[in-house]
Amino acid sequence: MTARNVRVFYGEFEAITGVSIDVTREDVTAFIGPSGCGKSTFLRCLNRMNDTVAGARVVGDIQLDGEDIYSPAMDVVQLRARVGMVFQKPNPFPKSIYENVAYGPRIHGLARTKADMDGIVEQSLRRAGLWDEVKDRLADSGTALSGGQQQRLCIARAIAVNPEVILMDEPASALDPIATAKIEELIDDLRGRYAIVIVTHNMQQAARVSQKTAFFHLGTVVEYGDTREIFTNPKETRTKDYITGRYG
Ligand SMILES: Nc1ncnc2c1ncn2[C@@H]1O[C@H](COP(=O)(O)OP(=O)(O)OP(=O)(O)O)[C@@H](O)[C@H]1O
Repeated sequence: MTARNVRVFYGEFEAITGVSIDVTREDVTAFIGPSGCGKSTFLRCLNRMNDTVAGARVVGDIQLDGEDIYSPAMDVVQLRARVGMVFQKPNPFPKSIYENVAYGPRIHGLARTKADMDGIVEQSLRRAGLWDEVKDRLADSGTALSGGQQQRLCIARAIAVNPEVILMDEPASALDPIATAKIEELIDDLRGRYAIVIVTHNMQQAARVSQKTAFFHLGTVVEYGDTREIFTNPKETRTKDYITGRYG
């Protein structure tokens, strides 16, 4: 996925002032930066979630496999399956674990038979590292799971519709350290299969899970490159000040 010269306006206010970035399957990309710098706003451009935000306007070019995602020809429902999203607070549907995962494949017509659907549900839960914990209680409500399990269920739900990209907006910030570690391990397991972008306030987390990092500040990307370089040898003073805790 490539983004070029992306700008986002909320009314008159320009929240993103020209961001260009590539995200690939090979690397997990982390977006870091102080509160209000535009990480979530930019993330939401990548699957047109800003379309649902009143007053938001996106300018620039964002392509998925060479297709302009803002083209009138783009089917937004399809796009959001191809570019899935996981939010800060786990948000399973108030339905069974099975239904949470089966819902997307059903509306996208991905399963012809019950056996197909069972296969998709199992594979998605396995990839999300949740299968062993829930296989004997697929009919229980998704909302009855622990927070960490709910977040992995949301990841399984995103996986179930064969996404190319998964966007994660602070996916572990509402979780305890053990559940957080599981999500981080999972992100690493999923790398290579899906392009993953994670917004995080936790710099240790960015350093642990990502290979590429973009440091956002005041609506722009100050520095973007290999995570190791950004954390050990940042080129920009503003990046250095942020990662050494001088502000933010
Ligand atoms: N719906 C909105 N309407 C108007 N302004 C908004 C809206 N959403 C965000 N903004 C503004 O856009 C800027 C970027 O916000 P955004 O939430 O993208 O930052 P962020 O880096 O994700 O912050 P945080 O880390 O606190 O979540 C901020 O100045 C914010 O106040």
